[in-house]
Amino acid sequence: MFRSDLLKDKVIIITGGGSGLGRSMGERFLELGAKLAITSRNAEKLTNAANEMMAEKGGEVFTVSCDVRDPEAVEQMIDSVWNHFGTVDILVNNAAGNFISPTEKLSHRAVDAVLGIVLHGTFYCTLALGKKWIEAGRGGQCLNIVTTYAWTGSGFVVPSAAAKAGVLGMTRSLAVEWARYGIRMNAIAPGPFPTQGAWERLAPTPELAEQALNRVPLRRVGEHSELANLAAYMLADEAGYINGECITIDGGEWLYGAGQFSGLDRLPNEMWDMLSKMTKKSGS
Ligand SMILES: CCCCCCCCCCC/C=C/C(=O)SCCNC(=O)CCNC(=O)[C@H](O)C(C)(C)COP(=O)(O)OP(=O)(O)OC[C@H]1O[C@@H](n2cnc3c(N)ncnc32)[C@H](O)[C@@H]1OP(=O)(O)O
Ligand SMILES: NC(=O)C1=CN([C@@H]2O[C@H](COP(=O)(O)OP(=O)(O)OC[C@H]3O[C@@H](n4cnc5c(N)ncnc54)[C@H](OP(=O)(O)O)[C@@H]3O)[C@@H](O)[C@H]2O)C=CC1
Repeated sequence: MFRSDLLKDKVIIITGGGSGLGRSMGERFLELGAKLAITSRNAEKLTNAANEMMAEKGGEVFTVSCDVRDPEAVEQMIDSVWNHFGTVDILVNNAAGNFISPTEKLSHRAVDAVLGIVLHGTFYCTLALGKKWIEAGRGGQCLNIVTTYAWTGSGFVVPSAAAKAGVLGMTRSLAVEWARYGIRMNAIAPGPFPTQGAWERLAPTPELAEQALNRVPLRRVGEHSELANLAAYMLADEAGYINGECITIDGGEWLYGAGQFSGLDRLPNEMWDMLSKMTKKSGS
């Protein structure tokens, strides 16, 4: 789909890059020539992932463990990647925390856990690297992984909805403010892409997973390669005029939720024959 040198020698940090969608994006970026730094809380998971990724795809994967909720740890993580590679070109803010719960059942620590990872963590990483880019007089790029309920909101994942909305606001704001430094800021809003992290916490029963699938007009979940290819395109120099944009990749899911008559896609054809007679009659 792309030239094999699309991301050649780009140094890319992926938060939460040792599992799920972060890892899938990282593997694709390696195929396209990038050098990777992956970061998350679990050092052993990162080392295992990096070894497997290098064995399978070649290239270099550097690991740094860091809890993105800790601003000092974030600064150290950014410094250590910068010192290792001599620079950093791209930050993919992918790390997240989320779970379903009636909001009134949440403790303040539960709220803080999600806001801390998603909103503060994304902000700390962006700020730490943005300062270095500006000081070094060079540009850079951030790609923030949000979700479609960043603009619609959603019950039962309210801390995540609030945090992702904040990240989208930050993306659009900094796209304007930091453009003068040559820094591009964009976002991707995925629909359902099966990962252990998301499914364990958001679709813990087969019934809930099926419910989610039934809301997707394309009647399938996303494939990791589809998201990874979109991310690779957005990060390529060839996409250099895209700034402040959020691209949705959800099989039409959020629009299905918005359309008042979307649920009629469940009606069998015989029912349509009957309804059509009724509506024609009442309309004449
Ligand atoms: C209907 C089907 C849907 C299908 C799926 C479609 C996808 C739709 C799009 C969704 C968009 C967004 C998706 C994602 O973000 S997926 C990413 C999911 N991955 C993760 O969350 C990974 C990281 N998560 C974690 O580490 C933890 O879950 C946590 C966020 C809680 C942070 O862990 P930490 O160890 O720091 O925190 P604690 O375990 O100490 O907990 C802190 C407080 O939070 C309370 N808590 C934890 N889990 C729950 C829960 N499930 N319900 C209520 N409260 C919870 C915990 O009790 C602590 O509070 P207290 O100290 O007061 O007890
Ligand atoms: N899967 C899906 O259907 C969708 C996912 N998304 C978004 O895609 C992104 C990836 O999600 P997905 O791959 O499914 O989820 P995962 O749970 O697999 O990935 C989350 C990653 O974040 C890391 N992480 C969590 N907390 C912290 C922290 N405090 N500091 C550093 N790293 C942390 C985890 O590693 P560790 O535990 O080692 O810290 C893990 O690698 C997220 O932004 C999510 O919101 C959006 C819409 C749909």
